[in-house]
Order: sequence, then C-alpha cells, then structure tokens
Amino acid sequence: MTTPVLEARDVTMRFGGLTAVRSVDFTVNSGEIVGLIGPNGAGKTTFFNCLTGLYVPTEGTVAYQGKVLPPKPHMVTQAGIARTFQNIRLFANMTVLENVLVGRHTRTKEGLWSALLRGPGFRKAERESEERALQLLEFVGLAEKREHLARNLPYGEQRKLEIARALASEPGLLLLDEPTAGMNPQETRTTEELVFAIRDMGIAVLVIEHDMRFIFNLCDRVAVLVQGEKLIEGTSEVVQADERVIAAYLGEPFEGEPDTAEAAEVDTAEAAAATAEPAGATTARAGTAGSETTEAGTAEVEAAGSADSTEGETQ
Ligand SMILES: Nc1ncnc2c1ncn2[C@@H]1O[C@H](COP(=O)(O)OP(=O)(O)OP(=O)(O)O)[C@@H](O)[C@H]1O
Repeated sequence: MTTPVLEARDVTMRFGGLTAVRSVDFTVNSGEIVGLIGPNGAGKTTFFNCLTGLYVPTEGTVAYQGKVLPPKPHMVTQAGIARTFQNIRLFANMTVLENVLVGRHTRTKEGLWSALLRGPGFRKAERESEERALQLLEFVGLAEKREHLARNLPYGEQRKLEIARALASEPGLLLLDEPTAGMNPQETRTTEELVFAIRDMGIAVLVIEHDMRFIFNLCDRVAVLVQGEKLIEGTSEVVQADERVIAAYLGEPFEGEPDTAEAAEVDTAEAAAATAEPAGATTARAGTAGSETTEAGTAEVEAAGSADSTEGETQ
C-alpha cells in the first residue's frame, strides 16, 4: 500500500516582491521516485529549500510521515529527510570515509562526555558507524577510495560521495538536486541504477534534474514547475506529451498547427517568387548563395572546433 511520505500543502515562497514558488501542492509516496523539472529559474531549488527547512515558506506547510516539519535543516534531517546539493558540498580536506561518518552524526546517540572520555559505549557506536559508512561506500562503489581526500575524487565520484553521506543519516526520503550535472553518459547511467537501488532499499526519492532522458527513464511520476507554479504532474508519458511542457522548455507559447489560410498564404507567396524572375537568374543566385553558405558553414565548424578544444584545455 502506498502511503504519503512527504506532503507539501499550498507552499509559497516570496523574496521581497518576487514570488519564486506559488501555492504548490506536492506529494511523494512511499516507494516512489518522483521528478521535479522546469526551466531555469522556475523555482525548483527554492521549493527544495522549503522542503528541507533551509527556507521558511511564506505560506503553506510541509509534513513528513504525517507530521509538520519544523523549519530547521538539522531537525528535518533528524526526522528522516536527507538531501544533496546542486553545488557539491563536501568536506574537501576530509577523507571519503570521514565525509560519510559526518553524515552519521544525526543517528549516533553518544553524548559529548562519552565522546571526550572515549568510553566503551562511544567506541562501540564508533565501530558501528564505521561499519555502516563502509557498507554505504561499497553501495555507491567508493569503498576502495575510502582513504582518499574528497577533493581528489573526480567530479562524478564526488556526487556519489554526497549521496553516500546523505544515506548515512538513514533517511526515509532522499532529495537529489541535479545529481547528474557535469556527468558523462556512462556516469549518468550508473547514477540511474544507483537511484533505483536506493528505492529498492525502501527510500523514496525526489529528484530535480535538467537531463530529461534521465528523468523520464527514472521517475514514476514527474511534476513540472513553471514560473513558480505547478503546471502539470503525471507519468513520464503524460508529461512528455504535454504541449505546455514542450512550450515551456522551448521558451515560447505553443501556437499549434498553421491554419489553412496561413498555409495558403505561404503557397501563394512562394509561387509568386518563383514566377517573378527567369529560371536561369534564380539558379545562378541559388548557386552563389549555396557556395557562400558552404564557406560560412565551414568557418563555423572550424570556429566551433577551436572553441571546443580551448574549453577542453582549460577544464
Ligand atoms: N535567496 C534568494 N533571494 C532572492 N531571489 C531568489 C533567491 N533564491 C532564488 N531566487 C529567485 O527565485 C527564482 C527561482 O529560483 P530557483 O533557483 O529556485 O530556480 P530553479 O528552478 O532551481 O533554477 P535552476 O534550474 O536554474 O537551478 C529565480 O528568479 C531566482 O532568481
């Protein structure tokens, strides 16, 4: 049976005069992977921040497993929601293992004195934490790099480490903010498998992503935010086929098929252009234009090529 894990009701977030999120209702059920998409500036990250207590919504409530969440990030984590960030936030000078151990701290009960005196209770808790952290590193494929400094990991592995750290807090819901940003197609596929495996562990997942193929392959349900409002929510098939979603991504209003009158107008104009000049003149002009296009095209390709290689060197 599916039960709601997360329920956001009528969430609005204003920054001064700007309404970044407007009256959004949103639910994630147990066992679900839900996607949140929308063009740049649509309000996705702001909405995530409202869910995780980083922002206090101007209006509305967020409940986890039926209880309204306090707007404090550490209390939200304690309640059972973990997240990763669009811009990776690891402890760069700590090892991979230490980063995951930091994520465990909300689940360890040993107090300050126990930690300072390093009593038997503390040592046992420490051992258990380390075992769990290693299991998680195994799970994301980073166990062999446990002693590496986080900053020395390639980008894709840093994103995986963030996921391992989030999982260390034993969440019931994991929020991923652009988990495949900067990844190559192979890394993206591995991340997709990782998210399915996380769901199989019984953790519901909410993911923001710009990579549509990733989202539509992965998610049971997808919601689309446009200018702070929820435009549509449904299965990947339904959302992909929605003309308003396509229009939102192309950045222009959907105008539909040209009507018969418009099509006839275009035909008439083309016919008039064809009869206005002798065939030879048209052919000669077309030939010249053709060669100009080719030269310009070649120049563009070369310019693009050199831009690419410069970019490659600087990265
Ligand atoms: N702290 C803030 N103060 C003022 N305005 C903000 C703040 N955070 C976000 N905004 C504005 O709110 C709107 C939504 O931004 P948000 O970052 O949530 O969008 P997004 O959908 O996550 O975009 P992207 O896909 O580019 O990350 C934007 O107009 C943004 O400039």
